[in-house]
Amino acid sequence: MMPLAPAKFGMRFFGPRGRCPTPNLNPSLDTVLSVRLTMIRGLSLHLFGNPQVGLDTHELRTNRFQSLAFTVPDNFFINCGSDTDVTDNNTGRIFIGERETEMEASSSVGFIFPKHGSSSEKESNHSPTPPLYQTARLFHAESEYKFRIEKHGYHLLRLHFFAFSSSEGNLSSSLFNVSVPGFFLLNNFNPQYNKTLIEEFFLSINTNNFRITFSPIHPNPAFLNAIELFLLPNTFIPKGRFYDYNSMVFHTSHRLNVGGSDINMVNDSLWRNWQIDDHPSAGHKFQNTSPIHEGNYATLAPSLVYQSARVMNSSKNHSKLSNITWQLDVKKNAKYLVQLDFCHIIGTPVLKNSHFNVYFDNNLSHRITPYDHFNQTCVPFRLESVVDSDDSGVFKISIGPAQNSPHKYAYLNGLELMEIIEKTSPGPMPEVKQNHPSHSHSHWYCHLLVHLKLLAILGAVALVSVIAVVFFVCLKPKKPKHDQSVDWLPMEKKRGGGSSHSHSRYGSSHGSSSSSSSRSHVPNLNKIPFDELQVATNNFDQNWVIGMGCFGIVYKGLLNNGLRVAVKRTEPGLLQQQDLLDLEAEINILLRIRHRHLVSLIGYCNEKSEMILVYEYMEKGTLRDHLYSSKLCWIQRLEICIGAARGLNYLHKGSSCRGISNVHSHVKCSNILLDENNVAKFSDFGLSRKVGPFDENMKCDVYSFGIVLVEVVCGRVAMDAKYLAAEWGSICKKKGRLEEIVDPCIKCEIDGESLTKFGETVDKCLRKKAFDRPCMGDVLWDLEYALQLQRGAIQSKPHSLNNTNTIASSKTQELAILKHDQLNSPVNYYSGL
Ligand SMILES: Nc1ncnc2c1ncn2[C@@H]1O[C@H](COP(=O)(O)OP(=O)(O)OP(=O)(O)O)[C@@H](O)[C@H]1O
Repeated sequence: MMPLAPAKFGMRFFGPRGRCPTPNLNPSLDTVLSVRLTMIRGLSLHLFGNPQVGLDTHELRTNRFQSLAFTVPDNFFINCGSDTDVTDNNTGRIFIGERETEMEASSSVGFIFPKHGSSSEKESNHSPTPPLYQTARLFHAESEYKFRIEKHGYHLLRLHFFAFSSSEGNLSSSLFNVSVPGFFLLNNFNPQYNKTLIEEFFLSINTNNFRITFSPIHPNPAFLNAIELFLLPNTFIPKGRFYDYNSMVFHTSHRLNVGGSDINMVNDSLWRNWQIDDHPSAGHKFQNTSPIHEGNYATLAPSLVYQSARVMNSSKNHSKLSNITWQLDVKKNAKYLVQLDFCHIIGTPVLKNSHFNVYFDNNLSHRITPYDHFNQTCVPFRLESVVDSDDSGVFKISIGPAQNSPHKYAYLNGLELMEIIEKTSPGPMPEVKQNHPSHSHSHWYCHLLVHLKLLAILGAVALVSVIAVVFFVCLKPKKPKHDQSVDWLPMEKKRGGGSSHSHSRYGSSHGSSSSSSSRSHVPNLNKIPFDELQVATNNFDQNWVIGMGCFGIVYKGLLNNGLRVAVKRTEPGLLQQQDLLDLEAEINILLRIRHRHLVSLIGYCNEKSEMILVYEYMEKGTLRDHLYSSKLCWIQRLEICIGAARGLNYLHKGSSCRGISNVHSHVKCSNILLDENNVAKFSDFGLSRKVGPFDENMKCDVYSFGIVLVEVVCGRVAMDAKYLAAEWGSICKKKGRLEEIVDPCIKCEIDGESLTKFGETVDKCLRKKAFDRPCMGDVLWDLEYALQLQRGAIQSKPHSLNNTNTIASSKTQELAILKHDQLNSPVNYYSGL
């Protein structure tokens, strides 16, 4: 191992104030390792040997990123199978030996190692092995390391394996599983002889007692040489951007310093290794040592990653420009998180309209417009995406020039690929051997038993499934058919009802019962074949048309999995090839956005030079239609406004979502759609309307939303928004005259205070200067308050307000929402960029 150069890259850890764990001498309790706690807490002193470091702050800083500060209460570095501490000369970290000391478990912060495991030492030979890998803990039966976790949150777990030859045999013949609660981290793991394997996992720990379980499958014991477990800074994984991070673990597969050299753990604040990007198909290395403005990206990758890039070779002849492709070995048919790091260091200014493309497995996936992230050089930004590997075992990532970009270029600085391990349903670990090898079971006999058990379980599952299917078929309402007699069509004839359909091959459940809900399941990127859409819309039948917008004609449709959809079709030939490509990139992002108050894009089809978008079907049409024709009570109107405000607020707030416009720019009553429970969802967001600075556009949305609010309270749709706003303004000057323009249908039920609050909200939204307008979060808050006032008034004056229907309808909605939330929690996913 290389010696550490602490002055250059070391990290300083300041222990918590006044915390010095004292050994507890209660012998009746579990024996745990108290000495190590003192050492773990005092890690800073060993790490940096820096005597002026005091124990009076609770921060971790790096020399490079002075602004970075985060607490690290959980910090375990364990030298397994030995009672001796080992100092890693590279990083200065001390891996604590497994010595037993008595300590009160309830007050301890530490770990317990498996008592029935044994330790093993490498037989001496001539090859130099780092001290950390000269000992291992062996597990002859299922065994656990237990950790007492002080602070819940995102942790990094590294398991070190080095299969050596010991007096107990050669560890490379071990075969075992490793799991943590809810996740199988390693299955049928078989470390190679004399090779260091470091398996790295990013996981959320929300329990005070965290366990890592080792389960030998084979007569040979499972083993482990060292453990690292520590809390990550808050900035590390922006929560909720893609998925619910609590329900998955990320297992590092590749980490490349693209266009640069190897970066070892010494130069990384989280002790990660970054490898060079071997053998990309084209491009050249580019280095720039200018300082990087890292901000929140400081811990995501070291500056060295941003200071080098692989850049597309330039050529005056555009037809000679070629993409750069990296081919990475992956597991077949698995899910991966791709993290691409970009930093504009290439010597040209960041130009507004210049962009380039990113392709996954040769499919255009994202358009990268550096200017949209930062309009200056040397500022990093990151693209995250979830992909499915196919059965080739190779995943291709390419970058290349975009046809309609004025400047042809493409670059990449860093690349990380992590396998996504999803939460398992509770059940036994696969093929786990529970007994000591000396017991009489032979290897094949164990396998036979396991297989018999599996067969029994599968048989039972199959039987239950058959019963469930028979039951479902018998009870299910009449199934819609693919003809004009489909029972939910045409919409004018039949609203409501209909069957629910779930978990289609297009991802999550989008049937009528789920259309009021956000999805907990993240859909795949969905291309739907043209033929299927032809069938779904009865060959684009004119009788199935439900509307027409800028994008084209909108049809009702029924996919062959029973899912009801709205199908938007452009005029064939309207879009150029490049428009289609650009649109596709954006669509791939929109496909991942799921929010309870945004209409989900389910899939698309771009065959035959046209683009067809497929959305979840909104049973009750647009808010605009309802303002004209139906009698929504005041509470329903408020709830619709609140739902729409939530959707818009989510778009605005999702500023972490790079790659799509998070301004709606098309806020109007006809873009607020209602599902069968009158839950409002914004539609028509995201598709390439990025003009002008973000904040200004956002405040335009707020203004337009103010107009929607006026329409809602007046019960009419503005032909001319300016005129309506002026009318509102003049009414509001005459205080107390607001009732004059309230929809006569709701006049008798509306509470004065609720109306006043609503009026104030409208006033704020319609302020002339964008700067003076509130953000959508504030608008939402005000509307919720108006709703509370109305509900409060109904409760206190039940007879003076005509509210019978109001309460009933509102309760029904609340119940529906509650039911949905229980089924689909957590509700908000932002799976864009
Ligand atoms: N997901 C959907 N479910 C049910 N009906 C829909 C859906 N999407 C659109 N519609 C219907 O199709 C009509 C046209 O929708 P579209 O979004 O294409 O245009 P628009 O928003 O009304 O107009 P513009 O494109 O000018 O903004 C809507 O007014 C609505 O009646």
